[in-house]
Amino acid sequence: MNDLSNRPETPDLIDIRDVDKTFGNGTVAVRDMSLGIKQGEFVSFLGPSGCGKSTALKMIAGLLSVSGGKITVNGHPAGQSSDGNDIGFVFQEATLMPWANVYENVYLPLKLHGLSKSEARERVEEALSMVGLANFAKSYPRELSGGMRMRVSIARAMVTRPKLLLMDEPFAALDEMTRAKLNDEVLALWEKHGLTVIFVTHSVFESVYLSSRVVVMAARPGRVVHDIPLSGGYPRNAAYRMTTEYTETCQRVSNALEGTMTNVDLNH
Ligand SMILES: Nc1ncnc2c1ncn2[C@@H]1O[C@H](COP(=O)(O)OP(=O)(O)OP(=O)(O)O)[C@@H](O)[C@H]1O
Repeated sequence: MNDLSNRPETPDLIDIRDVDKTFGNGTVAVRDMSLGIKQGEFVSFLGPSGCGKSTALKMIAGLLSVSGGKITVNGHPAGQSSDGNDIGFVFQEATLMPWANVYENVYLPLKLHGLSKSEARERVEEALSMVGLANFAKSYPRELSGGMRMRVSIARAMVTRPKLLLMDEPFAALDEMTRAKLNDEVLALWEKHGLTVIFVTHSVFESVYLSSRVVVMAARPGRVVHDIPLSGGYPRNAAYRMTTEYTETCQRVSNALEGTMTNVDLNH
């Protein structure tokens, strides 16, 4: 697994400090969120619908502004990285261009950075190999299964060789077996490339299987209520799902999540 043993000494890669987000219609999506995330962590944001998970992720990516507080990524204000390639983002939907083949979809971020097709070829091929789609470069999205489309989406996020991968419920629409397989593939990418991953999910099982740390959020207003380190069990594989450690951890995280349902402030 990524080396987290030096966590206390190293500075945070992501520093979320006293962050609030209120939308124009008055909805308080996130209140007073403070969190430090170190290089190499695999952090899940887990919580009920509407607790601000996606909003928090988009603020880290700089896709949404904060209303108060501050987020820095690698020392730069969110969205103002010195190198725009530092972050890869994977959405719940694969959001591929239907008229373009797999190769062209994965090439897009590099094209937007001004790389010609020949300059980009090595990286596109590398990203396609990472997700096992080297032989599908010429296929169109309509010819692929949901799991394969999501792999293309992951390849497109990885093609810029980011250090930080942000994933917003990427596997929620997939069947259980495909989801489990993609969970393993994301863990393998994380370990092989020393990534830092923030993964938004509703699923206790998914968060416990993947993460070195689960941040449990509650709604109304959206906020962090538990921060649970889970560094055991790596490298995790199907056998880990059968261990007592895994089932006990799922129970513990599930209890924390359940607590968020009874702890709702109806004034927000
Ligand atoms: N653009 C927006 N304008 C107004 N309100 C918004 C906007 N985006 C999100 N919200 C509200 O902010 C709150 C948090 O939304 P967010 O999507 O971050 O939650 P979430 O935890 O990711 O939910 P889910 O798990 O259902 O995706 C919700 O009440 C949502 O309705």
